[in-house]
Amino acid sequence: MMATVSESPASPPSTRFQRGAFAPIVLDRLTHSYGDRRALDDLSFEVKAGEIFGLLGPNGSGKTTLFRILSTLMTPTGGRASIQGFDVAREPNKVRQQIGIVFQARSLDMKLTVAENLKHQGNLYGLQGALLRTRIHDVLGRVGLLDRAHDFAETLSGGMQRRVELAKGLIHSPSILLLDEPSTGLDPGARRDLWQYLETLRDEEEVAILVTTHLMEEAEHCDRLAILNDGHLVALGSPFELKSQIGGDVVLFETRSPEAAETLSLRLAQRFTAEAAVLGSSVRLEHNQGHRFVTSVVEAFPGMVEAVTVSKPSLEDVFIRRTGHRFWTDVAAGDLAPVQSSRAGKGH
Ligand SMILES: Nc1ncnc2c1ncn2[C@@H]1O[C@H](COP(=O)(O)OP(=O)(O)OP(=O)(O)O)[C@@H](O)[C@H]1O
Repeated sequence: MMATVSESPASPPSTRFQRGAFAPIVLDRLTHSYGDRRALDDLSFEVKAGEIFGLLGPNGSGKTTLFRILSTLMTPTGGRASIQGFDVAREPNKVRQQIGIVFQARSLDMKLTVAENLKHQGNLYGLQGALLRTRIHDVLGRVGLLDRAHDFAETLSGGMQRRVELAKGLIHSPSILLLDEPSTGLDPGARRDLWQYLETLRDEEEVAILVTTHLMEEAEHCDRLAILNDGHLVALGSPFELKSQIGGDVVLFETRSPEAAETLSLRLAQRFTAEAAVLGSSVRLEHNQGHRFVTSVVEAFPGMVEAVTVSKPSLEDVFIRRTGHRFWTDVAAGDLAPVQSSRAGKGH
């Protein structure tokens, strides 16, 4: 069962593509197919100025496809997307002036200095002379690397190189920054620093920042999220809003085997009217008093439960609720029992 997205649709398509007081990024029924394979299916949402917006999805959910369309590297096969009111397919040059892009793959020339890398990038955007020197100084200051300006890129740590990539994306003062999996290859400290820079950019310059990620902890930093699964938008909202829609506790019973999990799920339905999902050898359900419910279950079915986890809802729980399967799984959704949105353990 595919749940509908939680936010109401944005303003009507006919008015949205005019420039001016419109959201920096607008998707309007955006669709993309590679031959018969539909990678993006009818996506509509907006990214606002001064927000960090996350595109969260597992492998193959369509993040890169969407990133490439917004970066003007690819034309969508259906629907539209606009950046500051410019259509990404029809006005790619104008779109490129508006966006800074940080790709997942390294783009620095390791045999050039940090400043030289930025100078080349600035030249691509028509920046030269004193203005370019000022911009290089500003962006390096912003990412905390002014003292490394004349070092060769190859002598920087991985985290520092990533910051130079970010500085490259910012050199032409874009109002929109697109980052593809920005934390790839960063240790936790460098990851924290990167997010601090992004938050400063958002707060001080009102830059709209779109980040693709498959990391739940990264998604937690975003102001709002679009959760993608198999090219579909399955949830839209702030991490807090999305998790609040679950409410209560999430209970996970570990059993010995997938068969034992099926049996436990059936018994929970019979004895407690609890609607649970079987996820491999685990049984997952939502309950407003998780700890008390766990005690009742363990007493009712001795020996069936190997381990229990009771937790507050996470973004993974949001994903499971909306798709019927885990975020990381090799098992197709149809192979798993559906996750119902109704609360488990009614009347207990
Ligand atoms: N060039 C291509 N030709 C055919 N199919 C493609 C192509 N690129 C992507 N796809 C398919 O489109 C779907 C979405 O892929 P996409 O790369 O956008 O996902 P993703 O969310 O970025 O995944 P990942 O996290 O693994 O990078 C997948 O089913 C993928 O196999």
